[in-house]
Amino acid sequence: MSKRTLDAFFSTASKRTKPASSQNDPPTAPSKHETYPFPIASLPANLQLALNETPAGKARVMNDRPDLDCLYFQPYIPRGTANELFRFLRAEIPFYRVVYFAKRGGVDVQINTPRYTTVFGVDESAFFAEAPSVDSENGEGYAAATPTAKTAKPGEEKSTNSQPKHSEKTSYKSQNTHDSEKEYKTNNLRLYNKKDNTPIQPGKYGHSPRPIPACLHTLKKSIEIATKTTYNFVLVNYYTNGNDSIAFHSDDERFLGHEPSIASLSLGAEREFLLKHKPQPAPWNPATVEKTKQSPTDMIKLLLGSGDMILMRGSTQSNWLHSIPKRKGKVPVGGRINITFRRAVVPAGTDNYYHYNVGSGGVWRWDAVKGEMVEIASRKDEDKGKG
Ligand SMILES: O=C(O)CCC(=O)C(=O)O
Ligand SMILES: [Fe+2]
Repeated sequence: MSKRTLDAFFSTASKRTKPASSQNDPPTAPSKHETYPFPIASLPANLQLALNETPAGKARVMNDRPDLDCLYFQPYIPRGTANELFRFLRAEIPFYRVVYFAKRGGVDVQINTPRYTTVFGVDESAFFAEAPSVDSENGEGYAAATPTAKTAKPGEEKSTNSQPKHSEKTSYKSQNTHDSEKEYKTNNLRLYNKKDNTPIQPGKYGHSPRPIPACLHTLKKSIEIATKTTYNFVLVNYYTNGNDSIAFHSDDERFLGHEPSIASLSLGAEREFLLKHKPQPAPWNPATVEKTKQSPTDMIKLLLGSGDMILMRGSTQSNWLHSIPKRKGKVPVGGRINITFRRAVVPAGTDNYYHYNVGSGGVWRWDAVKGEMVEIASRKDEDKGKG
């Protein structure tokens, strides 16, 4: 990448005005939910506090190549904090090694995803809210679910009246309306249709959507402020070593809507991130080539270190491909986590993300003693057509 590109533009991403947590907040409880294979710890107080210092550096605008529009935070999270966050998330989050079949030249081919993945969230057509509970005084209407209120048990069949209603007695909090981390709890969250607030029916989704656990929710909030964008999906990749990778692709599916903004955070080992323009017929616009002294086919190579973040936005996804290539060499490459924050607008997005990032195989978890991922359980039969 040229010096000109590197120095081209700077934007002053302002630091947050409202802290994500204060020093006096008690450590929050682990996030639990019927769709999680195990409770997921919340961020330790020191990491929550450190997130108040984000973004750690100014974002650089990368838009001097045709159709490219990215913000590059180098870093978004200070390196030391980012490494601690890497170790925390690797230890606390359930991962999957997804195998799926795809047509290649008309033939079904088995694809082994070359990295661990996991995903949380639901598309815009639905939302998570605390399960409503029956008002004990008159037996009708619904009260806001609180930790002490009587709430429907997870998985309990809905009664005839179990829809949240728009009345004074009805109050339920959408996952996105919590304004303090202390209030953010996944335990009693259930899924509703945005259109009419009715509970999601079994079969709407091929795989039960999972609420974003508190630790990733905190991170999401921080990144939403910095990027002035809201997200409803958090996808996590874990690259064990230089052998794990992601092939050239673009995140331009229709379920993300027009010109999606995707924030991509790197934690742990440094890896190369390659960007190349989608194939386009020559001759290229001579004016553009003259301006940039680069042909649109020239590759951009960024070294993403721990804490760095790229926001890909505007026309980027529809025109550029990106990848993390395998890294060979004598020096072993350590583990790396990548977290992307996205916004899916229709159920097809939810189905796609759970299919390719959770799938149906076993659950993997980091084993600190062995220093490797271990398969902790073949999946409990949690997902056959449940909402
Ligand atoms: O690991 C990365 O930096 C990129 C991940 C990515 O492109 C994706 O998950 O779509
Ligand atoms: Fe991607």
